[in-house]
Amino acid sequence: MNTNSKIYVAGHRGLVGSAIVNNLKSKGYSNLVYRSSSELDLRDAKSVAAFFEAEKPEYVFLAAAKVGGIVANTTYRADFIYENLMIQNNVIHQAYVHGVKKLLFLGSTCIYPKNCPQPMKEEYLLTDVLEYTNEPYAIAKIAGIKMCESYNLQYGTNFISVMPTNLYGPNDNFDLEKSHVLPALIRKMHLGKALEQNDWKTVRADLNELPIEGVDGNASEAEIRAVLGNYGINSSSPFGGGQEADSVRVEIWGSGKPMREFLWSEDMADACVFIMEHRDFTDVTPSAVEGERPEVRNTHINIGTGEDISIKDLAYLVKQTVGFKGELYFNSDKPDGTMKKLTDVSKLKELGWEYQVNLTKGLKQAYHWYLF
Ligand SMILES: NC(=O)C1=CN([C@@H]2O[C@H](COP(=O)(O)OP(=O)(O)OC[C@H]3O[C@@H](n4cnc5c(N)ncnc54)[C@H](OP(=O)(O)O)[C@@H]3O)[C@@H](O)[C@H]2O)C=CC1
Ligand SMILES: C[C@H]1O[C@H](OP(=O)(O)OP(=O)(O)OC[C@H]2O[C@@H](n3cnc4c(=O)[nH]c(N)nc43)[C@H](O)[C@@H]2O)[C@@H](O)[C@@H](O)C1=O
Repeated sequence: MNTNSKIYVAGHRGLVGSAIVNNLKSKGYSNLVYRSSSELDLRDAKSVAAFFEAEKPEYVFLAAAKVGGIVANTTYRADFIYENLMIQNNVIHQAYVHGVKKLLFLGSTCIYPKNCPQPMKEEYLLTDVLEYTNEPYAIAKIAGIKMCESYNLQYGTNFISVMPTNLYGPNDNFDLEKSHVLPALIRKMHLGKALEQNDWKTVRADLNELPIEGVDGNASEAEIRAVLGNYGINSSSPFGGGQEADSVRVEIWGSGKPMREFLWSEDMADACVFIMEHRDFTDVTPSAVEGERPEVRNTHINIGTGEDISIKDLAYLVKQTVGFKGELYFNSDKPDGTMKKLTDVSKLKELGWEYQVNLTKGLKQAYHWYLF
């Protein structure tokens, strides 16, 4: 890529896409093209073909996808498999048709088996069954990896797949049902702290920014307490409206025992641009040992920190960062999902890339972004 190359960032308003745009701009890339989903629905094959014909991008970052946390994945299973397959099929195929020089496809570490040996190396793909909560999404992502690999093998394209761990940062999704754990916990404890302090101005501002179940900041205190209670932010006012809550409890889904690895989205974006600049996928050569599973070579690269933390410890770290003083309780009726999915990042390190922002710092930055 040179600084004048025409680069299409699909999903530029999202958590990762927005960070990729900022990273590219900071490195002097100035010929960027993007469309929001309302301008270009990537599920629509004809529109995607017309877009590639008109714009003829040379490089593509495919960061557009249907994305969500554990409950969204398991509830909207059909949407997750359908939308992701459609988006990636259309973009990857048109990138081939229009001679895109390089494409970067974003998968996820949920492509690895539920009980994968740890840390998870790239070659563990397709060695066992998947975690049920996000199986449709994971299968769509595996199809994307195999599509890139197959186009590279058959048509000589240079399509790269990367498998990021759990991400967080600016422009994250803070919806209390559909989001991932880290933004969900930030928002729950932020609201819990405001209720604790009887700070209704903060509670109302938060709900005006992102209403919950149609309830915004204009609702009554009783209505707001009831809706927040449905989302695991439980408070009661002993003397009716206007009084400080006697105690506030915030619900953490599952047992707290699952381990997760978190990467700051701007580090993720930096890794994506670094890989685009330094790595080619034109040497995909599966081994041909008769009767054996072909060695998975160069189909994808893990992106992560190589360090994880339990959800329980994460919850207490968020509590400390936000300054919430109330109680946390663990609700085992909610799913745990995969118990551990730590990436092996040796390949990425060999390429010469390492993350910069650790979780403690990243959490402070994420909360700061959320506040302002
Ligand atoms: N967040 C995470 O923890 C992880 C994310 N990933 C992967 O990283 C990538 C980016 O995820 P993330 O940034 O978190 O997701 P976001 O939900 O923040 O952003 C997704 C973007 O995709 C766009 N999009 C969705 N559907 C369509 C559509 N039909 N047509 C056009 N655009 C569409 C949206 O555009 P618009 O805003 O215009 O509607 C949105 O900006 C995804 O592939 C995801 O699977 C992988 C591992 C972890
Ligand atoms: C990126 C990744 O993201 C998803 O997988 P996940 O890691 O399981 O997702 P998650 O962030 O939602 O949960 C992580 C853990 O945290 C626990 N947890 C506690 N309390 C809350 C909570 O309030 N919200 C959420 N969402 N989770 C909570 C939750 O029960 C689970 O044990 C898939 O999309 C998958 O396909 C994928 O790729």
